[in-house]
Amino acid sequence: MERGYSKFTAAAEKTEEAAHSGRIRPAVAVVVAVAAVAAAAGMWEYSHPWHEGKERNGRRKCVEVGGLAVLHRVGLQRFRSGTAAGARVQAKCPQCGCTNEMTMELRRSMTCNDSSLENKMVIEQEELRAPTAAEMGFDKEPFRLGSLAIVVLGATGDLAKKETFPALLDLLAHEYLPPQVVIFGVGRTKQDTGTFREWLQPWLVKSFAGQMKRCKEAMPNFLKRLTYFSANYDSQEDFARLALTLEAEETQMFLEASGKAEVPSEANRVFYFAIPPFAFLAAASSIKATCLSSSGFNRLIIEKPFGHDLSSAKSLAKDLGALYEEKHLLRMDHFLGYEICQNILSVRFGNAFLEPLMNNQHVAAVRITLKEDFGTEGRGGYFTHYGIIRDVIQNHLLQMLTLVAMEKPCNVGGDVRDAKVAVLKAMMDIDPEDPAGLGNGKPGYLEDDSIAEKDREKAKHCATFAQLVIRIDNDRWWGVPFIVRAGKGLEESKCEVRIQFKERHRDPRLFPEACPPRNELVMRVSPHEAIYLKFNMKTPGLSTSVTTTELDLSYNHRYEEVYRPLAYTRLILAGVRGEHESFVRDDELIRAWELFSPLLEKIEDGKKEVLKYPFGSRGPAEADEVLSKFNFIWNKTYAWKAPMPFSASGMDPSPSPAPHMGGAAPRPSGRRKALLIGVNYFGTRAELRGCINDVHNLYRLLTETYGWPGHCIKTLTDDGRGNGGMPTRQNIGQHMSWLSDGAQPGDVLFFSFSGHGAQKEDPHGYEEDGMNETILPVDFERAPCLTDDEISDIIVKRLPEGVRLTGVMDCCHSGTGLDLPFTWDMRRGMWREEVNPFHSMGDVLMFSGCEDDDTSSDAAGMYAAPGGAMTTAFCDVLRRNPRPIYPQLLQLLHQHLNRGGFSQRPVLSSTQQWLV
Ligand SMILES: NC(=O)C1=CN([C@@H]2O[C@H](COP(=O)(O)OP(=O)(O)OC[C@H]3O[C@@H](n4cnc5c(N)ncnc54)[C@H](OP(=O)(O)O)[C@@H]3O)[C@@H](O)[C@H]2O)C=CC1
Ligand SMILES: O=C1O[C@H](COP(=O)(O)O)[C@@H](O)[C@H](O)[C@H]1O
Repeated sequence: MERGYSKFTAAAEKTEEAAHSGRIRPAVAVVVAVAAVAAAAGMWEYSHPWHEGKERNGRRKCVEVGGLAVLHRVGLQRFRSGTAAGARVQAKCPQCGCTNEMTMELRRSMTCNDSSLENKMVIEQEELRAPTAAEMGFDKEPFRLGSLAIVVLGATGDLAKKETFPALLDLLAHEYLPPQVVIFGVGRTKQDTGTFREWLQPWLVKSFAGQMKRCKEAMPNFLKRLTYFSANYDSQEDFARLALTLEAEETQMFLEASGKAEVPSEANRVFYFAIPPFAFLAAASSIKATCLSSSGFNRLIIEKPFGHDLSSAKSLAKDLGALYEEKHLLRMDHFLGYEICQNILSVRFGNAFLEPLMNNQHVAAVRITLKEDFGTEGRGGYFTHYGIIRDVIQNHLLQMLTLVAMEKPCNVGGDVRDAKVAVLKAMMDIDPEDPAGLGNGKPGYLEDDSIAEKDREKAKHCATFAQLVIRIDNDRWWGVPFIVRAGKGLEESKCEVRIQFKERHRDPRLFPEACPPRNELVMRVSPHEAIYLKFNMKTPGLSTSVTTTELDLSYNHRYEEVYRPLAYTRLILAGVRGEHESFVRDDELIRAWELFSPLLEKIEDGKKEVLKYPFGSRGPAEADEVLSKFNFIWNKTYAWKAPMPFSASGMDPSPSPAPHMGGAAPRPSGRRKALLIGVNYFGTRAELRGCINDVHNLYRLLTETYGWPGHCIKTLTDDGRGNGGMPTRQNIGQHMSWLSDGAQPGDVLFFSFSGHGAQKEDPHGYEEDGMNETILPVDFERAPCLTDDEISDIIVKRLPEGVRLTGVMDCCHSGTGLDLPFTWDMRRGMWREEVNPFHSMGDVLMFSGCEDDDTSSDAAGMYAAPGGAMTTAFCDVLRRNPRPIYPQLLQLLHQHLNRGGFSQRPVLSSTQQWLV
């Protein structure tokens, strides 16, 4: 049987008509993300694919003009670019000189004033517009006038490479840091600056920060001012040497940047502590003794954990307090830097309708959640001594709670932190007897190799999940439970604040069936930043019954074009500017420890049972069961779905220059995610038989042949049995986002779609054959199909350098189904670049079932169970030979399909020209 759809827009009747006229083509679309295979590397292991440092611009049609990405297309009248809707775009004709300026809309097209010259146009495309330092009003602040040094201690560590240095690059790229800034990485490791720069470079650009291009351009400037300095944190001699080097670099950079001959009158220094907490005091003492600037300001940004319990926190505060005044210390809680957390006070106090509802008259319960779908993963050693309460509840979630519950700052003296401390003081000690849940993921945490043998017993009392209740003893909140819940190894990742309002009394005339469900105001921190209100209304249409929906402010929809800095970028800038309100004050911290101490002691004495929960579940079932005791009603009939970003629902990005990449391969992170989609279109005229089997087949391949844990694989199948739900357009889009969300260098991803593939006209003319490739969701008769541009937007383009995604597309017209720029030419043994290539940073490879103008087959009868010819071949070949190199794999697929009598020719495409 064939799997295919020549025009997804065809209604069912047209489908039949088309089938009779022979226009329907078979298709099975399977996109599989498999780790790259270099000659000797394992199929799922990481290895760097490209020629080091070699740019592969090939025949790209892009040039750089005035620092802006300029797309020069010849032979086309219409243009679309990846610029977000709402952004300003300039189109300039190089021949007649006319310039058209317009605001990007979903469908953008421009023509030259002189129609005879319409084939020679240039689009200048801007990245997200970020305000300048002057527009933000901080261009004349002290840190921009004198010299500025930012010294990162623990420069070789995980936090520094993943967050601190990328944030500093982002700040420099936006010119928020002044041109005279110097950046020092300090660590005990002995190495020179060149080696350090080379190691750090692959970590620096975070493509999902939305400012990839700008950051890449700023990279040479960043690296130029980055120095590595080797020092022991407790050695005053080392820090005295550091002081001398700092002074020399600061002066030199200041003179160079200002073009003046005088040395700066003020030297400002920020020391960022990305070191383990036991090294804090030694480092702080060494800095104090030798390294402080005698002019300008000195600031220390310190990362959590701030102590281990009340007494250690007090003694750390006392010891640090003996060295530095509070105004020098900035305790960072990175959740305070999240856009939504920054917005809580504006939403609460800026909306006249909301503030009067924020009290025990109207609010039934508040729940604050941080769920993570990964485990302790190599941090088991640390976790045994900290546990989930110390790791995220006592700090991150409590900080969010204080913002939700505090009074307006002006009512308590003006400083936000005074208001936070006031509400913290009104919180009652957490009752260790409360029937809250504590849990320990299994298998998972207890099997973590990084737990020392001696700690194995202790680990049994260490919670990786906790749900507890905080009560506030003041007029506003008395009686309202604040349920705080966090866990690792759960069924999903998300962070949110959910304010549940009390229901109104039921009016039987208006609502004869039942009282409408409770309203909820949800502030979704991640993923898919949003603020939405669960809202009851009449079901649209003839029905008069009540349905629950939402008023949804999803940031990706509404503010896609707005530069929203990542949490670390925002907080480091705040720290450099000395904005203390975004940091945690010592009295907040001490009160936070006081609140949790009784509960922590009880857990550690083994007096509180730590329940087991399966990895990938919602946590211990008991935690859900007790919710109703806390007056929280879980409305299971309704779930909010994040809308797809515009860029994934109508925009079409421009071809882009090949990125310049190189450097060492990232260390494998051990993180894997797979998304397998199979649609049989049951009960429709387009019904197929083998797509769900394809999902099972690939699932077994991943878990059995390559040892992937089942919990990192999501399946969407239209028999309703997949763990991710039905493969509707909306759900497919959301799961694609899940796949690429938060991908970090060293991650390995796998994505598959098995169902109908089709083509539709490319309105922008980028495709060589004039057609976009599409895949059909199960609801294809109501919802649009997903185009290759959309899939590329959601998955491919969001991946940073060093993330491996391998795909197999086993469907009609699937050859360029992910729009990757390079295709392997088997005959010539070389890569061929697309005419209008769409380059991106991630390492994406895709095996397609056939060429764009060809079909793929549903191999019913050929194998024991129906399945896609391509998927079946793919799994068979890899089971026999799990470590082929890619072109070899392609060859084997050809042979396998040939032997099976299939004429389809599989295609290998890629974002990079892999070494073969
Ligand atoms: N990683 C993260 O995402 C987050 C981390 N944090 C906190 O930030 C701090 C740093 O975290 P992270 O980067 O993960 O930690 P790492 O374990 O990666 O350590 C950071 C650096 O500190 C140095 N170091 C390690 N052990 C010692 C030691 N025994 N004595 C002195 N120096 C040592 C090492 O550099 P060298 O050997 O070169 O000196 C290392 O590269 C910690 O306090 C952590 O709790 C907070 C939030 C998130
Ligand atoms: O501080 C920590 O936070 C992270 C969660 O923060 P996110 O910004 O990555 O969502 C948590 O995973 C980690 O265990 C904890 O130490």
